Amino acid sequence: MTTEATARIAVTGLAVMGSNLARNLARHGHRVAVHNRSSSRTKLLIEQHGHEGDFVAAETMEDLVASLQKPRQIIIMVKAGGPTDAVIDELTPLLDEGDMVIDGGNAHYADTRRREAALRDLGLHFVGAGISGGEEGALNGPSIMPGGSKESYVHLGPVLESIAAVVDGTPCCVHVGPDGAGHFVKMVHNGIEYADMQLIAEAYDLLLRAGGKTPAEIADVFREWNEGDLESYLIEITADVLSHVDADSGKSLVEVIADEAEQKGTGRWTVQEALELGVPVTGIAEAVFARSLSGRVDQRKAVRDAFGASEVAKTVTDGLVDDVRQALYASKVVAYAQGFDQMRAASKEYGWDLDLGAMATIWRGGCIIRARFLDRIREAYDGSPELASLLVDDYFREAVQNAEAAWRRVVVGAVQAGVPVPGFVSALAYYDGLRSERLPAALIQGLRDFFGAHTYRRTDREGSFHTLWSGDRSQVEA
Ligand SMILES: NC(=O)C1=CN([C@@H]2O[C@H](COP(=O)(O)OP(=O)(O)OC[C@H]3O[C@@H](n4cnc5c(N)ncnc54)[C@H](OP(=O)(O)O)[C@@H]3O)[C@@H](O)[C@H]2O)C=CC1
Ligand SMILES: O=C(CO)[C@H](O)[C@H](O)COP(=O)(O)O
Repeated sequence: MTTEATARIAVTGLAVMGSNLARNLARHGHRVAVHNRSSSRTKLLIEQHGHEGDFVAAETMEDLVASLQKPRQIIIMVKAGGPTDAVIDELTPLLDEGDMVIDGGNAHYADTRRREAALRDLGLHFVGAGISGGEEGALNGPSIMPGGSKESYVHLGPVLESIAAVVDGTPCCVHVGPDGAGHFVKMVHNGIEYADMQLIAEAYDLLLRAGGKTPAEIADVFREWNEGDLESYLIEITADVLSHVDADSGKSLVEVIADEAEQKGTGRWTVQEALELGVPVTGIAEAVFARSLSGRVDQRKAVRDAFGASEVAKTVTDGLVDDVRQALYASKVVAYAQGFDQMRAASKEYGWDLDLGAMATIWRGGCIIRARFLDRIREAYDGSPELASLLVDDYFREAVQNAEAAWRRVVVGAVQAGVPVPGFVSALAYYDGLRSERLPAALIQGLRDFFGAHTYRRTDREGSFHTLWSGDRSQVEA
């Protein structure tokens, strides 16, 4: 069978993300070729949604490639890791110089750098594109974070921008930077997503256990918060989840969901990479560890049995709800500040020249962390691309200063009441750490010098020094 090369773009991997992305492309007038390892998914897509646009169904990878106009553009939407390599290996021998392979999965950016280099050697473009928004976003407009060469974006940009979410007339898609930059930015997006959800969960827990409110009442609180500075997709869906009643038990669904948070890995990657870069992303780290702690069911039971379950003292005050709102906002600013710091550090390390204002711009719509205050973050970085920290931008400095007293009350109250709030506590400690005139790191340096002659620097003169701790304790220049 001869296949006509008429399709504009292809998608291989037609589970929830791939099939919805293909439908989005077709709905925007692109002739889209579709393929899946097991052809049942391809058939199902055409049966159920073939009428939505111009699809070309391909049974084999050879048919898929043959159906495409040149230079070919093929989006891979399969499980990250080995499956992506398997698809690339099957695909590349069929391609010609200048063709573009786009990986839209949640790949590790180091894998993307490796794949980009390998395909570049073959004369092909490899574009690691972070795509956020879940299945709904993939269908109706995701946030898209494509990396790879500038040249590939000339071809791909128009089609990707046509299917991305749009905020104030601007598509939530921009060329992020070379090789793995797109997947790195998507990884940090997910890290911030972890921190944001952890903070929301802590706010809920405080209002539930210390505030004595029901999930339905807390849903109303979140609905109200969504009218103000906290307005965001995650706050909006928190209200939806908290107000949902389980049909079987008649209870709030959140009361019958097992309290063990799972994770696929992007939050953990964010923390691992932050450790390599030396960037303190404490909020994201606490969020990852809080999920790990929740999953240690046997250990939780053993400690509960040994000590008795923690008895939470009710600390209902008139001001609790508003204090928690302010603590949530300030902690959230810290989480974003840390994520943006990490992107800046990676940009320097890998020479990506990331435009942080543009990253905030494309996260304003389509993605899971879309939020009103991303507009403020965009303004902050557009105005001062070299901002030392989001915290020092005028708007955020004032917001955090205004929230500080409430933030401290919430942390103190939670600690006294026995409600674990690692996200709130670590955000406040980060803020206090950055603001301290002197940190006890000086003592750490002294100890390192004592046991290992690791040397220290002084505040009053240049150079490195060592104290002869086991001798006469005089100081020598190192
Ligand atoms: N789900 C979400 O909300 C989001 C997902 N992502 C990312 O998008 C990608 C797709 O996600 P999702 O749609 O959830 O699908 P899954 O991650 O569940 O992957 C299923 C798809 O991968 C294919 N696949 C698995 N192994 C292989 C292989 N060895 N060779 C070829 N194809 C293979 C499957 O084909 P088959 O049908 O033949 O088994 C199927 O099409 C993932 O990388 C995910 O991390 C990104 C953002 C959000
Ligand atoms: O990429 C996403 C959204 O942007 C996914 O929803 C994310 O992978 C979910 O991660 P986890 O399962 O680890 O909570």
